[in-house]
Amino acid sequence: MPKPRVIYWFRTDLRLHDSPALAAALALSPEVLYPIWTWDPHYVYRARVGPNRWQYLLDCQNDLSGSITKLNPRSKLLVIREAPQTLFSKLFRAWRITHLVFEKDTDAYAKERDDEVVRLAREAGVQVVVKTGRTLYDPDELVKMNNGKPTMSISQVIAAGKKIGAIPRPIPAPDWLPGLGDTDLGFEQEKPKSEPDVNALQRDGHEASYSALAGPNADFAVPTMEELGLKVATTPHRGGETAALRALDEIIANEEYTATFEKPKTAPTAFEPQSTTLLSPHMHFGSLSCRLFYWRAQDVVDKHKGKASQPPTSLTGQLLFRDMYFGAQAALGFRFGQTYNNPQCRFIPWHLPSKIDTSTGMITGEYQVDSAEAEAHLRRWKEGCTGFPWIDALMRQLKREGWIHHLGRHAVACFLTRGGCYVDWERGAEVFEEWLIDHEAACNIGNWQWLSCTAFFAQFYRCYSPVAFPQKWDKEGNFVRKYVPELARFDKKYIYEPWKAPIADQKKWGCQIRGDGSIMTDGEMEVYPKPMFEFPTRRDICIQGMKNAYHVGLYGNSPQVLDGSWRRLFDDQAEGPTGGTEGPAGAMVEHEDNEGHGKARPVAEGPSPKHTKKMAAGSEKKAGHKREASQGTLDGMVTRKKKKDGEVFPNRTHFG
Ligand SMILES: Cc1cc2nc3c(=O)[nH]c(=O)nc-3n(C[C@H](O)[C@H](O)[C@H](O)COP(=O)(O)OP(=O)(O)OC[C@H]3O[C@@H](n4cnc5c(N)ncnc54)[C@H](O)[C@@H]3O)c2cc1C
Repeated sequence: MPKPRVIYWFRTDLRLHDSPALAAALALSPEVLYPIWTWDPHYVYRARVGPNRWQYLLDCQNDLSGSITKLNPRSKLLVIREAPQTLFSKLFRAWRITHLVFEKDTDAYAKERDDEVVRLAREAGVQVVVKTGRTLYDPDELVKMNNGKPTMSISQVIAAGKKIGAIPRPIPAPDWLPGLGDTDLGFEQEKPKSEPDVNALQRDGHEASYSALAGPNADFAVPTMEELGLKVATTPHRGGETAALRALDEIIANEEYTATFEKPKTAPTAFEPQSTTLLSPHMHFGSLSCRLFYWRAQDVVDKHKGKASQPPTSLTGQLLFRDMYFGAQAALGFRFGQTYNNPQCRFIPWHLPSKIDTSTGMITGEYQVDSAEAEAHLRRWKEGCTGFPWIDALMRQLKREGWIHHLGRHAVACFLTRGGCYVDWERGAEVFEEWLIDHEAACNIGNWQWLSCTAFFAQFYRCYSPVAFPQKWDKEGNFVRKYVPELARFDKKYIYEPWKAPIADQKKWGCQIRGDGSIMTDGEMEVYPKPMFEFPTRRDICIQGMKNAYHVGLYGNSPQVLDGSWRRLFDDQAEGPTGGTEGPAGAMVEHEDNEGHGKARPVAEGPSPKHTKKMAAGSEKKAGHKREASQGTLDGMVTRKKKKDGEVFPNRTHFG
């Protein structure tokens, strides 16, 4: 009986330690093992990825390749530059492959891709082995044990997890790997279409990702940033399994920190070192196993003499949150990443809503500019020039370094959505997708929904003040001084509200507070913008808008959202792009508790006559004005666009 010839397909698991899939590949006792990475054009052109995350990926790949070679000098990571969907059939034939092994990926795009690859393998008579290893629990199992429903709370995860059984202990890295077989390819490369290319802005050089199947030197090497035409990475955080294991060792060595970690007590203003583990990018790329992290932390807790912290605030609790979002995504697929047609996501008439391709029910990646002011707010938020130093410091840290503390993410997400700008959470999630080095579709989307109070969390009246909140952690304003250096010399009294500083002091401290962020210097003097709005006023407007939206009680899959008739249910006095009452009539819904404590009544239960009357009266009063304002709005929100070649371009995915 000839021995198996195996392709091990690295994707979400750039490590050798605790890899159930790699262990399964080795259990086949293969004659040859090809460790490969397919350079998938989906991530090159369709998912938003900034230079920092690219750099992190290349770090992980280089480290992994080196580790493979250490175990077998006749092996390394083979990077092959073609879409997996077109590559595999040719590869199976060229290398006479009998088995394909990979770690399970439940991301929406990955599921579709893997279904296609499995189909190709079957056609070629290749056996496929898939193992879970990316999360503590298999997300599909979690959903199954949660009665087939998305996991929307940590208690659901804990209850479903109990039914699945104990989280497996990590397994050691192999001490040997089989060598490569013949690596001749002997087939043509199918070059992918680069358009639409959402990452054009990330490059300042010539992009040569698909110059040749095995790269420019025909050696399957990991590409360089230059070769990919990418701008230089600015993050100080570097990737790779070696660095991940070292970082975990350092954390675990601090028994007190590990055993008593309580997330809400960690300072979002801490830097060098940060107050949490900063292991998230390693978790994203799979350069660190989540089970290794979980069990090493749990073992410390178990033997800790004093009072140890517990989930959900403990370190292991953080990992359960991660699983929660994976469980939600696994159940909902692409719908999880958007409001439209998402049964779990509340509909709020945010500014700058996504355009929808109604033929697929998916967001297109473009959005409707319903308000020039909101568009300016989004731009200033993204560029870190809102005039609120705390928000700007965080956004500049995010852009430059690709990572910010969880509560910092809370602050900027709340500010952009329900606690300041009333801009669609999908806009914020896109910026995070582009800039985070730990961007994980499930976690990013889920947390944006949490912070915008559209799912997972509903206490919309609890907003983060850009002044009082950071003061609690950092009275001196050291975090702001680092990331907004033009304010470095300001007295701590004004560090979070520099617009209140007397002009003479502003001059003395070398920075004038004026303008909208478009001017950065004036002669010798630096210029920092005035706040783009009065925060308390905006907060009150937002809370009123949220109250109204909760009262109306629509979800992403409500008929009125799907057909655009939701506009008739909203009053222009509340915040939001009501955009008029045009559109077909739809049923109205009532809400049990307009303070956000209770649950909205499902659309299917129908309207309360009293409420319907009240809402209808409100709509009628404003109808003339809305109708005028609405022309084009309806088209903007719901556009009909033909699917190109049957291809669907989801605009948010997980990278690698
Ligand atoms: C708006 C917003 C967007 C976010 N986007 C992402 C994202 O794209 N990718 C991502 O990994 N996390 C995301 N998070 C969650 C969280 O902020 C980060 O996981 C965390 O800050 C990473 O830092 P750390 O490794 O030091 O975390 P630690 O506090 O040390 O936690 C340990 C690990 O637990 C996991 N974890 C912790 N908190 C969460 C959480 N709330 N949700 C999911 N997993 C968690 C991470 O894997 C993390 O590495 C987001 C949070 C918000 C509010």
